[in-house]
Amino acid sequence: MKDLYTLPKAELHLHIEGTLEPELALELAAKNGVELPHGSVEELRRQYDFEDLSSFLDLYYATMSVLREAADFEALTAAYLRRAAAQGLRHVDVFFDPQAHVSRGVPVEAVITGIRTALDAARAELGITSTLVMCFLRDRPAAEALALLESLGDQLGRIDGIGLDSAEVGHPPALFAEVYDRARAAGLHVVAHAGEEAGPDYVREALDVLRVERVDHGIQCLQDPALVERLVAERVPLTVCPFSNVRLRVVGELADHPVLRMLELGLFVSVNSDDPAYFGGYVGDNFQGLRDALGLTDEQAETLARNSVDASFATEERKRALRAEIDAWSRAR
Ligand code: HPA
Ligand SMILES: [Zn+2]
Repeated sequence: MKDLYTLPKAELHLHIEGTLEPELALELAAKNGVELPHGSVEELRRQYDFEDLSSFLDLYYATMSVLREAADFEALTAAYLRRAAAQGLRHVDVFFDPQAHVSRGVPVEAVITGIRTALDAARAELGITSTLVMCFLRDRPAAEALALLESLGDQLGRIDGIGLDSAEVGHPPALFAEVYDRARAAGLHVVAHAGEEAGPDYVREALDVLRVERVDHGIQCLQDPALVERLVAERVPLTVCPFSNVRLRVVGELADHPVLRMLELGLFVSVNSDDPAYFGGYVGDNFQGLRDALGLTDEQAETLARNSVDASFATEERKRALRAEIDAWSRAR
């Protein structure tokens, strides 16, 4: 068995605000004079016992209130990249939630500048390439998402794609049809969370109405064999997040996780960490967890890594280089 932490991999489903570890949260709270409801690292970590997506989101939005200026977003992103580099990460398509910051008076430019500064530095310092994907909160009005997109001005050129996240049930993809039409017209990549807590209809709607290039989570497609058949035939990437699914009680325990079954069905799945500070580990930890719980083989791990590269928004040249790195890992004994 090979070391899964050295397997070169890409991460396609990573919320940068979900990488905020309690230590940094408390440090930024003190610096910025923000009061958190939980005053110590231990107390904060004790809150990480979630009932469902919505109980997680409450803590996620409350804790990110410590992020106030560009330097905070840069420190957050730099800390994630250092951790992920040690887990074999070679490329990442980073999600961020601008509405959760703009609504607190933090300008979107500060958010984008902070994240991008760290991403650009990591290219040279850690050999990690990246793109930036701006996610809209689906439990807020679509008009607000549209207004934000239209108001970006110069900042539009600093993002590579859009996504859709936050509380899923009751907020179907089709509500955001116009936002996605505009984003596609502007040449942006388009992805959306669908089929995490809500069912196969949301996955279909994301494909048919939003015309997404990838589906984030998507695991509820398994309820619908015809949808699975379509996802296989159209080779739609699904960015699966095993630790997240267990912590948010979408799946009972890791040993019950369907990701290897999905691979066997021919689905184009990758493994991702979603919100690693909250869900018990980073992308390499998710791979290792699947080995411990489900006996993930070297060959399956390699397929998941190849899928992550193939489905990423990296340039074709970068994808070729990363495939060669995976080939080398595969040949090494
Ligand atoms: O897993 C998630 N689902 C929906 N919204 C989110 N925002 C951060 N993580 C998530
Ligand atoms: Zn997510």
